[in-house]
Amino acid sequence: MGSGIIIQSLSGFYDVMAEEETYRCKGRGVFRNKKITPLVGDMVEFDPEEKVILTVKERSNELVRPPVANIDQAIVVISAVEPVFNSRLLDRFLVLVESKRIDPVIVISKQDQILSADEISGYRNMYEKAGYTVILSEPESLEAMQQVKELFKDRTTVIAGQSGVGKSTLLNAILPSLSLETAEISKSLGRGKHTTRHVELFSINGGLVADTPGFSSLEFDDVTSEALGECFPEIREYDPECKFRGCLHDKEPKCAVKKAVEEEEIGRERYDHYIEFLHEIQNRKPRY
Ligand SMILES: Nc1nc2c(ncn2[C@@H]2O[C@H](COP(=O)(O)OP(=O)(O)OP(=O)(O)O)[C@@H](O)[C@H]2O)c(=O)[nH]1
Ligand SMILES: [Zn+2]
Repeated sequence: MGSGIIIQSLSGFYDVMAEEETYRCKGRGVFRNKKITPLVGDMVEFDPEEKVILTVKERSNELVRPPVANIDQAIVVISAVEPVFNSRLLDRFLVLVESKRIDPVIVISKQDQILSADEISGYRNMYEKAGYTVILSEPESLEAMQQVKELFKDRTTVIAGQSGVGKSTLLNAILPSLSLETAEISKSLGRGKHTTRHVELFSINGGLVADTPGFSSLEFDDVTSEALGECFPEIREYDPECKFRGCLHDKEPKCAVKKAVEEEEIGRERYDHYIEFLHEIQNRKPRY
């Protein structure tokens, strides 16, 4: 028996990457009855002779779009210019990533186009203070590429971020063999982007990276108001000092989080977004 990880799923077959080679396997017959659907990213045990997956190990998490499991890390790309830097959108991505218990890293792209370096460095400080790694990138910056490449080691990573921020450009720069279609290429071929593609994991610097961006839906459907604070590392840090257990850091008195905002230990913008998201979740229509 061998063990490996599913790196691609193709019409009923699964490519299982094991130590020395990759095997194209089928799922075991009983999977259908047991409603087990192996996903890309699944750790499996398989029979290398019969080329059959025998068991799927428990997942640490799973994404729906693209369908991929056991993600350790998300590189959230946000551009400094075009689309204009948007901290609310960045915070939205960070919450969604954290809610899946995935570690986020922030990459601010298009540094070559910025007019005011001060604004971006202010944001960089705010996010670093919150506990995040922030990398400033542009296609020519070998240092940034090297930093991003280091992140892939021993982990499974997805790239996330809105359209046009440079996700494909970044991955292509690091892994030229990937040759993902960037906006320029799709324009020259006269077709739009976002053709539906399956997801595949590629080996890079001792880790794996998904070739399809994660977090295409930006809704907080699976995040509860109680869990939201957990998705902000700096709120997570101060929460135990709040007077009331289950403090939502909104209207409650003796709230350590609000105090930390007053004392500028927590970024005001981050807190404002937390409150906006909290109200959005609280006002969410119940789904039946
Ligand atoms: N000046 C500059 N342009 C960049 C940078 N990164 C990407 N671009 C350009 O921005 C455009 C969008 O880049 P893509 O890599 O296709 O963006 P994407 O995030 O993959 O977009 P989607 O596939 O739509 O999600 C392209 O024209 C890139 O050449 C950068 O750091 N600096
Ligand atoms: Zn509080």
